[in-house]
Amino acid sequence: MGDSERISVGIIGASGYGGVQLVRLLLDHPRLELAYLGGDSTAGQDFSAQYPHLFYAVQQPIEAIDLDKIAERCDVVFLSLPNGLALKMAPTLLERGCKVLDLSADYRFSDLSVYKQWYGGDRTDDAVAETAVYGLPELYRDRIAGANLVGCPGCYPTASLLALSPLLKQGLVDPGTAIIDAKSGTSGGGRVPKTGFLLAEADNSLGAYGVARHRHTPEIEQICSDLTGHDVLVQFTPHLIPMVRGILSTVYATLRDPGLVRDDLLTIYGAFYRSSPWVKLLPSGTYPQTKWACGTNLCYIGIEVDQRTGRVIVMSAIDNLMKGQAGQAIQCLNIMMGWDETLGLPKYSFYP
Ligand SMILES: NC(=O)C1=CN([C@@H]2O[C@H](COP(=O)(O)OP(=O)(O)OC[C@H]3O[C@@H](n4cnc5c(N)ncnc54)[C@H](OP(=O)(O)O)[C@@H]3O)[C@@H](O)[C@H]2O)C=CC1
Ligand SMILES: CC(=O)N[C@@H](CCC(=O)OP(=O)(O)O)C(=O)O
Repeated sequence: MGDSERISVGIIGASGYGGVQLVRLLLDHPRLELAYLGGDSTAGQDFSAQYPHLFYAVQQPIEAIDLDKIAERCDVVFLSLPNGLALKMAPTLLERGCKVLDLSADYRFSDLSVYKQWYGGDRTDDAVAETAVYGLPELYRDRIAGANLVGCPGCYPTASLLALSPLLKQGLVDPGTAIIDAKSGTSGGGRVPKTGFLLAEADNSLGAYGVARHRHTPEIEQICSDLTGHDVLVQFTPHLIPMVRGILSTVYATLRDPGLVRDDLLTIYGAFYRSSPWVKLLPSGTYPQTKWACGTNLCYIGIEVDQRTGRVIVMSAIDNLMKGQAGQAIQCLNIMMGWDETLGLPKYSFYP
């Protein structure tokens, strides 16, 4: 492929929040071309009927899903659908020669019995699922480079794992002491209307949900176990916060060496993320804010040590629709195609 040649990309689930972010990113990407938009209840409508502000940039209809037609038109397909649908589409698309990036949970689990336990349903695609790579580039860049199927991480796992991984990989904390307290904006719930996400319900309110049973817990544990080489359990509590975009994840864990200070950890994290352009380690004493990551593919990380309790506190902030979803999927595709992983992705927030 020539250096300026573009590859054809399809998005199934184009009308959703992930879908429109992917469209936005594709429009500005120098090597990608939008070849297909697919959907269910919006099939037959123009994309601009869903997102009128993009009328001047996208004059394409959302089409009913016909996998043969999609594979004929597209080299790469993003699946941005509710859980349980990608597993019915990815095998055919892969068989027809497409690369597939799934934004749902269907291809995130190396052990499908864990998927079935937390998400339900039956799986007949074990052989395909075995080829899937977990799409967190900061941990699995090499594997992503050789993958045809990527299971992109959930938004909470992305923020939490980027905060936690250096501690676990370097054996700096007892993994069983890890507690993750995370807060998400309402766009994390998707575009499908739900009462709890109405402005009148979510505004002026902050509360936990899914306590001790959120589906992102086993996903985080899977990667923590992979990093440490043994089974890890973590305590994860998500909260809904009255803003639209962003996740702040605060991770607490007990240091094995109570003599470690903040600057030691900053040095260790700096080395761990040396080759990771989308992770920005904040200077000593600075802690991340979600608005800094808004609209960008960045993850900001801040670190503190409480010498009194012997705990390290790591805070990470991402945009759930970008590094937590569509941006990360494009980052993975850049890596799969052998391009620079920053290609076409925004890095400056529009907030002051
Ligand atoms: N929102 C977030 O912050 C994050 C979400 N994710 C995951 O990404 C995926 C997409 O999420 P999100 O964009 O928020 O979801 P949305 O609810 O905003 O969009 C869902 C999309 O799926 C389509 N769809 C629903 N049912 C079908 C069907 N039977 N056949 C074809 N298309 C269908 C809808 O199409 P139509 O409108 O035409 O019916 C819509 O385009 C989910 O798996 C989610 O868990 C992952 C990380 C972060
Ligand atoms: C605020 C909110 O509701 N957030 C969603 C997380 C979105 C996400 O990443 O979900 P998947 O793992 O299914 O892709 C939730 O808690 O379920």
